[in-house]
Order: sequence, then C-alpha cells, then structure tokens
Amino acid sequence: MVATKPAVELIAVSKRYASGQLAVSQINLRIPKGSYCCLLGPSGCGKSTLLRMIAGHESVTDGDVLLDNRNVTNHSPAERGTALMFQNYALFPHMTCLDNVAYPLKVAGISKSERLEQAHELLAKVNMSDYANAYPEQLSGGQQQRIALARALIRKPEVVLLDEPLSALDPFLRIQMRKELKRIQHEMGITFIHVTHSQDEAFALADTIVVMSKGELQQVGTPQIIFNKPANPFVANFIGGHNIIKGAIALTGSPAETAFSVRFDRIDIVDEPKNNTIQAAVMDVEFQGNHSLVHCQLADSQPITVLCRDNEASLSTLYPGKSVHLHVNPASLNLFTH
Ligand SMILES: Nc1ncnc2c1ncn2[C@@H]1O[C@H](COP(=O)(O)OP(=O)(O)OP(=O)(O)O)[C@@H](O)[C@H]1O
Repeated sequence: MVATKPAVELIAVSKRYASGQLAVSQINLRIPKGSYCCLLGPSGCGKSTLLRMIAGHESVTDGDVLLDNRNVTNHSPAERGTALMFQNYALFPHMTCLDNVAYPLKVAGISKSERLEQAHELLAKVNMSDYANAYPEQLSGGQQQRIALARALIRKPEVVLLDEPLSALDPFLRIQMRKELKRIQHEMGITFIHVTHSQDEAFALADTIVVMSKGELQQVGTPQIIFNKPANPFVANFIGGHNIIKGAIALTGSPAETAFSVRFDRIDIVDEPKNNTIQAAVMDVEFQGNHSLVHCQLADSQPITVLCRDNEASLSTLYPGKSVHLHVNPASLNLFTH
C-alpha cells in the first residue's frame, strides 16, 4: 500500500508566547493531501495557535512545519502556498464582492481581465455570482463567509486554513454552510484545516479529527474512530455521549485500575439480572425529543447514563429511585489506551 503523501507535516512543533504561556507542546502530525482535517478542542487548547503557525502568521518556538515536503518553518505566509480565512472574514468594506475576491490576484500582479475572470469563476463556485457588485455590508453573515472563502481560494492554495469559520452564523445557516464547505473542498481537492470547538461540526466535516487539550494532541483519527474508540477520558468526555467508568467492574473482569468508556446508547435497561448486567439506581430521566437520557448511579456511586429511544417500552416505567439492571455487551466497552 502506498502511503498518502502529507500536505502538512508538523515535527515536534511547540509555541511559547512571550508571556511564558506554552500554547502548543511538541505536536507531531501528518495531514494527508486533499483531506479535510478538523482541529478540535475546548477554548484555549492551542488550536488557533497551531493553525496560525501552519499559516505563517505566528512564529514557531521549536520544531518544523513542512508543506508538501518543503520546510517552511521560517517562510512568510505568502511564500507558503497557504490561505488563512479569518474568523471575522476580514472583507474590505469599500470593495465590491468581485474586487474582494480578486484582490489577492491584484497583489500578485495579475492583469485586470484575468483576475476578474477568475474572480467570477470563484463567485460561481460559492454560489455568489448574483452578488458580484454588492458590498460586504449588504450581505448576510453566510454570504460574507462565501466571499471570504472565494477570496481564500483564488490563488489556488495547497492548503486552506479556516479558524472557526462557522462560529458567527446561526445554527441553521451553520449546518447549510458546512455542507457547502465540504462540497467545495471535495470539488477542488484542496487540503482544508478547520479549527472548531464543536464536536458536531468536526464529525460532519472531517476526514481526520485532531483532538487537542492544553496544547497537546490527545487523539488523531477518523470521526468513527474518535467516536467509537476515544483514546482517553478527556476525548470521551469532550465528544460527549460516553460514560467514563473507573475501577473494577464485574463486567470487564479487569484489574481494579481499569478505566473505560461505554456509549450511552450501548447500554440496555433490563428487568432481570443476567450475564453482563450490573445493578444501578435511576436518578433522573431527561427528555430529549426522540430519546431520553436516563441518569443512573452504580452501587459505588459512579454515575452512568443510558440513552433510551422514545419507543422503548421500559422508558415509561422508570422513575427516580427505581432499581434497574443495566446490560452491556462486553464488546461495547472501550478500554483506554492512555
Ligand atoms: N498572543 C498571545 N500571547 C500570549 N498568550 C496567548 C496569545 N495567543 C494565545 N495565547 C494563549 O495561548 C493559549 C492557546 O490559545 P489559542 O488561541 O491557540 O487557543 P484556542 O484553542 O484557539 O482557543 P479559542 O477556541 O478560545 O480561540 C491560551 O492559553 C491563550 O491564552
């Protein structure tokens, strides 16, 4: 099997700000060419700093940044072949959409007729041809975002870097725009690196998710791997939908120090004890629309949550204080690797 060529390779990359803050610590990462990568983590985990170091907008304290096998650690943003799309879109208010999109070509000295032709092509790609002569203030947030994206794409960068590109949009538009982002990335075959603190966004968009916490990588994998096999309690907790259980549980037959996760929807509430069941007390039943979350407590006081679909017969029989038996298939237990 031929290994996919990385578009971006980070070798032991660290960033310490002048304040002494270590924002990114010893990151090693390979992002395959033409893939959609999401950097995911809570506020302050260092994802924007990492993105800006790839873009060349932030200096690297230690380590190397390689783009297409070229060491660009000390190159300016313009020399790298990357394009960074800012969180606030940063469009020029006095220029039309067409001129905003064409601007990077103007800076590059491309003739007017050629840059306008390419800008029209890009406007069509982001479905904004009708707004070529409009000004940014006349556009909605989602439309401004399309213009900013077209401007980032016009120089045919090898890598497009997006810092929380959907955060300014309302939830409905966010879902619509993430489909657009994926379509455009797919059609153009460009590597996208997208910073987000939203698990849903990362799951919906990414080929590869990079989970970060406190400046360090926690896990790198496909959305399916991240969701089904979170590597540690931080990842399981951050992506949500998982119980994190510590200590010896009869179900695992494992030593006392074991910690593992099990998805809320991989536990059944059963009437009678049988193989692979454990007793628990119902603490609360939380209605969530097409399902409910049944919050329980194990005998050793650890909390455990069960997701019950709204058509599950047992749901209506549950009440706080009721003693229940929870059944888990051992294959659904995810032992943490670190
Ligand atoms: N210019 C700076 N000078 C000093 N410290 C900084 C600077 N920029 C960021 N930091 C610190 O570095 C850490 C990482 O910040 P960064 O912005 O990379 O995180 P983030 O994960 O992108 O957060 P958010 O989602 O809130 O934007 C934080 O503790 C932050 O306070």
